[in-house]
Amino acid sequence: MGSTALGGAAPARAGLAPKNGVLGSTFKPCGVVKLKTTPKVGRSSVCVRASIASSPQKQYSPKTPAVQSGEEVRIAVLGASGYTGAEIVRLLANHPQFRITVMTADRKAGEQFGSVFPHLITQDLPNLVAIKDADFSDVDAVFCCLPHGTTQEIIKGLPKQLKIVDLSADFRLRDINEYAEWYGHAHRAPELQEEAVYGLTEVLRDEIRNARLVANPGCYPTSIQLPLVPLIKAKLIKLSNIIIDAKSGVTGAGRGAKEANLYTEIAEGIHAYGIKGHRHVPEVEQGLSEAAESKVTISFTPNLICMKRGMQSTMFVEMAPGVTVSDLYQHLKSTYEGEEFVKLLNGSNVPHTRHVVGSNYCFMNVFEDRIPGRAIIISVIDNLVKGASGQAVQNLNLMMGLPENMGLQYQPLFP
Ligand SMILES: NC(=O)C1=CN([C@@H]2O[C@H](COP(=O)(O)OP(=O)(O)OC[C@H]3O[C@@H](n4cnc5c(N)ncnc54)[C@H](OP(=O)(O)O)[C@@H]3O)[C@@H](O)[C@H]2O)C=CC1
Ligand SMILES: CC(=O)N[C@@H](CCC(=O)OP(=O)(O)O)C(=O)O
Repeated sequence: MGSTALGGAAPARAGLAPKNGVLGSTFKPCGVVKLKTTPKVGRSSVCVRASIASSPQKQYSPKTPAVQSGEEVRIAVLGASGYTGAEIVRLLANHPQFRITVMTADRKAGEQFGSVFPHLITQDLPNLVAIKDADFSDVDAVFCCLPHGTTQEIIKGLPKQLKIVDLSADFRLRDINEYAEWYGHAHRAPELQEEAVYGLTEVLRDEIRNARLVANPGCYPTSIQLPLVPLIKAKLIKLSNIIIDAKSGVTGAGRGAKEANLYTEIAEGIHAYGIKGHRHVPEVEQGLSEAAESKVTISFTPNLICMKRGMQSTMFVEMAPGVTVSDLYQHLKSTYEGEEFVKLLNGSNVPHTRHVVGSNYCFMNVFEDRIPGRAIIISVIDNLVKGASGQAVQNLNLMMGLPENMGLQYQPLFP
């Protein structure tokens, strides 16, 4: 009997993954059974699953390997019946060392995952359980894909040895007063807020490697900070008058039914929301201010656009005196040289959301504005991958001492 998230005794559970690393006869998969004989963390043996070809680009050598090559890491996905949870499951289908042993849901607890997400019915997975019934004794790491607010209460109750990547906004803002101001209530786990490391992988890789709890960035903040942080650090752009117009696909709002997200409300059009006060403003300003080592403020307007996945951020900036668009381009190019997931497009190629969908890539480019001294930067990501679950897998790979790109080498789905 294992411990539960909220401290009670865990009842016996159909679908619980076997303890010996091989599927046992009591396991009730929702689809095709795929035997895996990978050893668990802490045991030495060789992984029999196909390993992913190593990247021809940057090799990420971990400082303190937590997991040996081939060892199995047992994963819990909290909120597996939501969009980001399902995306974690899709990505982990090709991960040679992460195996899902626990999946939770709220309204959908008790259902088979393959019934909730038929596109993943071929995966051999445990059933969805309520968090209070989840058994964490057979888990090494958690992807927490729950709504903000709820998340901090749940993570507070999890066993302390678990490594956690939280996809919600609960641990992203370092200042708890700022959190209270933007999220409308006092933080309920301030000690964890202090412990959490912000998970913008390409920028904070070293900190993430040694973290136990990682606050995965929001989708808009990922698409904005990846280009702007290096430019601000290098003092190539002015800190004033940064204007950002961003657009998100509707999966950004989650799977829960909402009138505002009905097909009839969003089809054949686009509209702005969160004007002046979207809660990603403090998150972006926190990252940009750290890069600048002084307070940076932004004008930011998100828009909801009629597409399923994808996000574009268009950033209008003023260059520092004497700086050219070519300087911005060259700096971003050299910053991300060798990075597998962040790419500067060549020449005047315009980043399209449709060219990154399904992948962990961020594509970006820099353009001259008609007004001298100004530049326009465009970045695109898949909000569910680099903007959420892909970056989360990238971060957990680092935390477990594994190659950062493990399980993430999906090419975009086009057309
Ligand atoms: N969608 C995106 O593009 C991005 C989302 N995020 C963040 O990731 C998190 C998950 O987002 P997303 O997957 O889109 O959300 P969804 O609404 O699609 O899924 C939410 C999940 O949480 C479960 N849940 C809801 N309330 C509770 C509760 N009180 N207790 C336990 N479980 C609960 C739901 O279960 P059930 O369905 O069974 O009720 C579902 O599994 C959110 O914090 C979101 O802001 C971050 C970056 C991008
Ligand atoms: C289209 C849409 O509604 N998008 C969400 C952002 C998704 C996201 O990144 O949210 P978190 O910060 O909670 O993780 C929003 O604007 O609130």
